[in-house]
Amino acid sequence: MSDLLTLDNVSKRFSKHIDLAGRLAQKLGAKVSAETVHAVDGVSLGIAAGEVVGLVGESGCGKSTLGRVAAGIHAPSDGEVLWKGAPLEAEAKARLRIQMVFQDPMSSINPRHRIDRVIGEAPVFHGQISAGEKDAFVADLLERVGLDPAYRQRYPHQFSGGQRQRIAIARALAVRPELIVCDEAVSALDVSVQAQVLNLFMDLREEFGLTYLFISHDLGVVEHIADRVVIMYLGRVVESAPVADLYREPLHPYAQALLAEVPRLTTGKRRYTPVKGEIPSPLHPPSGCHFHPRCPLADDQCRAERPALRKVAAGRTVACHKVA
Ligand SMILES: Nc1ncnc2c1ncn2[C@@H]1O[C@H](COP(=O)(O)OP(=O)(O)OP(=O)(O)O)[C@@H](O)[C@H]1O
Repeated sequence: MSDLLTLDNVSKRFSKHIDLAGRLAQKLGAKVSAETVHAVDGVSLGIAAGEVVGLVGESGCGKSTLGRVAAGIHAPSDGEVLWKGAPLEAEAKARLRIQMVFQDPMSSINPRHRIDRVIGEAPVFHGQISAGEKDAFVADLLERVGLDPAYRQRYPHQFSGGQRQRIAIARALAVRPELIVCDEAVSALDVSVQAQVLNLFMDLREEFGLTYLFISHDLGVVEHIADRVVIMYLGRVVESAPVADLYREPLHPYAQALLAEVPRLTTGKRRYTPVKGEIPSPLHPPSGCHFHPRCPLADDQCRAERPALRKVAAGRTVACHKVA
């Protein structure tokens, strides 16, 4: 199966501007330089057409940044993003084929626009439908995401959180995407609403032949929706595996720790137990394997050498010196 989207050795760095204390120190003669945040560090990842890839890891590990690079919102600092084998940045049309759905729909929906404009504006702008077709088009999309088409003259604040997320999904669908990057798309919703929206994502996958990159800190949610799970730690992929294999037998020590206590969607338990110890700063990532300061198996090799992401079984890759 050839990839719809390929990330080839992609890195994304941000320069952290010198803060007030730093500027003061500079004035007093100290040497202070702008620091670099290594948000994504050499990630290679292919997403096949029709696949649902779950991207998980603790807060700050670079999931959102990777999602934005995949969607063409951030240009990578290094490496390449390919859409059907061609560079994404050169393909304006391809960028429309990748849409994002965020955690908080209100941050991406203009609160002063009625729903028919929120959903119908982009496809008219891009010439995908005529202005005359807009009304019927929006009504149809609202129905497909489980909302009453009669609501299309309402404003975003007149809807519940779950309904607003359905509106955000309809807006993403309006420009006929092939890949949707969902960034914590159900994290802010109550558990019962979360299950409904997850089911909607799965129904739409069938109906529109969609592919998803599904970013979540919640392994319970990912287990429910993904075919394959990619685990990130401090900007790097540490393990990638089919969902059933990973949950049955995680191989990377970080994956094992993360999965030790997974909150299950069905229990309604929202607690998430992070791995012991702090995630180190992406300003000063540890040498060798980024996980070594928290890893029970770490030795000198782990402190010195970055482990390559290796194939260990069909569909399974792990970046760990200790995994045979
Ligand atoms: N625009 C930016 N400018 C500077 N630093 C950034 C920017 N965006 C992200 N970062 C930094 O990059 C690192 C990775 O952030 P990112 O949001 O991708 O992680 P995440 O895993 O999605 O975490 P969360 O779930 O908390 O959003 C963090 O240290 C973050 O502070």
